[in-house]
Amino acid sequence: MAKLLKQPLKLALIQLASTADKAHNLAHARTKVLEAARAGAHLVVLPECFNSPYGTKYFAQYSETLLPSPPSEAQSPSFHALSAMAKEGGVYLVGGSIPERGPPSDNSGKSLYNTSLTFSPQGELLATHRKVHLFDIDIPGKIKFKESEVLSPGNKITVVDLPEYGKVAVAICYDVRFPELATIAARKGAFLLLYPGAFNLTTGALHWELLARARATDNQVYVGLCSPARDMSAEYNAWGHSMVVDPNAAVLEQLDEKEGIVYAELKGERVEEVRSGIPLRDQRRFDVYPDVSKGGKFEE
Ligand SMILES: NC(=O)CC(=O)C(=O)O
Repeated sequence: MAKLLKQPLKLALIQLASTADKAHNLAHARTKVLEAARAGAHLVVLPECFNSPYGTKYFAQYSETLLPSPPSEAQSPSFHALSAMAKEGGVYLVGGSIPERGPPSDNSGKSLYNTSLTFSPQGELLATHRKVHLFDIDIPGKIKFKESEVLSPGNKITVVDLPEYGKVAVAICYDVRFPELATIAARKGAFLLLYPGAFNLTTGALHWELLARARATDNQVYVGLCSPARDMSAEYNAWGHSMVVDPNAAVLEQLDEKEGIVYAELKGERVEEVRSGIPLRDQRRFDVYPDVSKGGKFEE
């Protein structure tokens, strides 16, 4: 059987300290991406909303137009900055996420998205993922957040082929709570699930590590969660704790809440070892439930 991960890959998750100043955030992201590249990373990841504050009232103000692709520098300074950093560092770059302005995906008329762009080491756009599951929660006395007040959801699962390594799935934050998305991506051949994400002090403490380890356990793949650093002067306080989990759900590296970079060496042999020890891949019962990765539907 061909290896899912063809050669070892050094992953870097940048837990960036962002401000309300987009130009500063882009310059700071460049510094950290180049630091990770110098440290030998092949694939570098930035956090959700890495160049803006995270909050529904900020999305419109910070939004950029990505279509038609490629956008002009005036339409999307972030697209050009990310492409340039990937090229300068010679790394694959999952550019966290940015607020995007585009045509509505549904009849809500809402024209903003929470969007992640992935670039090749040559600076070419490889993939675009619009957050599929919008973060709408209300935990009384703790946190209320409703992305759907202003955002439209994306409508696809994103699996990116990195030719020298293999396939990587990219989704955003709240998407991690939906196991179907992860399982479909893994069954389409992803060896790594990446989630730029900004959990908060309530849900981060409850579920951040649990979900990373759950998605790894379900699918026997590596999982990377990349958060912004925590800023207690901001309205939304990110959990931090960016982490990489191995295919057997062991936490390989985890940060605290401060700015930093998590590095991990991912190996194809580890995926194979875990999958042959507990061979879920050969034990699925598609006679009992459908293979959702092949569009199977449940019939009573
Ligand atoms: N910010 C998110 O999209 C998700 C989150 O914080 C959570 O699921 O908890």
